[in-house]
Amino acid sequence: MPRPKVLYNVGMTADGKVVTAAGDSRISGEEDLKEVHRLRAEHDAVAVGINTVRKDDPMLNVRLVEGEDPIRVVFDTECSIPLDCRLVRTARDIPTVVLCAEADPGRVEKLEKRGVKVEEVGACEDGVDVERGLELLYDMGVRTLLLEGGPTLAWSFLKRGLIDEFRVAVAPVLVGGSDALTPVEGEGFPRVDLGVGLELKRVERVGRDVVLWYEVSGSAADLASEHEEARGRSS
Ligand SMILES: NC(=O)c1ccc[n+]([C@@H]2O[C@H](COP(=O)([O-])OP(=O)(O)OC[C@H]3O[C@@H](n4cnc5c(N)ncnc54)[C@H](O)[C@@H]3O)[C@@H](O)[C@H]2O)c1
Ligand SMILES: Nc1nc(=O)c(N)c(NC[C@H](O)[C@H](O)[C@H](O)COP(=O)(O)O)[nH]1
Repeated sequence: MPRPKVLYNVGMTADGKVVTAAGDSRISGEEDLKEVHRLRAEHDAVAVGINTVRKDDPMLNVRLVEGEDPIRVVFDTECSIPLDCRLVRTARDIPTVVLCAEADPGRVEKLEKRGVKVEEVGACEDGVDVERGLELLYDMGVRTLLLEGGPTLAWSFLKRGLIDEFRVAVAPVLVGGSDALTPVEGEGFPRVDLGVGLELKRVERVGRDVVLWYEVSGSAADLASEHEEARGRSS
């Protein structure tokens, strides 16, 4: 089934964290944030997991550069997105889609009254069925998706071979913290040779940050089935 092309983009400290243990995620410098807004404008949709909505209350719009807002998508297993978050409060002006595994009809009504489109796509072991969710976005006309995290949702995409490109802005700061999250969390692959291989496409200095732009090497679908086979062989 066709799905949108997915770019996973994050801001990371030089010691590999995307948020401090205390919850501060203001990592990218000003110039990189502008680039992130440019990327948003170039993509049909931008997606985050529900924890990112709860922690950051993001807008996910284009405001630091000229350009059109993408459709905003939230992966929200139980359709628990707060009614007073900024995404819901601005859903009448910027298309906003909540993908959930199942939803209480009363909750759906409350969200839809506020302009949010709620789609029940079913569940997978991690939450919302990501493959079905991506197919549905494709059917809605979304051909390119900017995945902005967080790292739990990113693992769900990565292990299924659903990330095509990875862009990381490395900020010149060390924060430590054994509980501070890294770009991809979840269970992780057991061996390095089972990890998703990347090919470095570009390195650029963006303001004070260094941006690394990778392509997933080989087709993501082939990689996913290779991983499945290898995991089967190793267990
Ligand atoms: N520095 C950065 O670039 C950056 C980017 C994004 C988020 N963050 C930070 O990351 C933190 C949030 O990340 P997180 O990993 O806790 O949460 P997340 O945003 O990845 O959301 C995870 C939640 O989404 C829901 N979900 C629905 N379907 C899912 C699926 N198929 N797979 C996985 N989860 C699914 C589940 O309830 C799950 O707990 C925040 O502190 C935020 O500030 C940093
Ligand atoms: N590239 C990047 N660098 C960062 O330093 C950072 N914190 C994020 N985080 C992505 C996540 O989706 C955030 O919630 C939004 O960056 C907030 O988005 P808004 O400014 O409200 O539009 N992304």
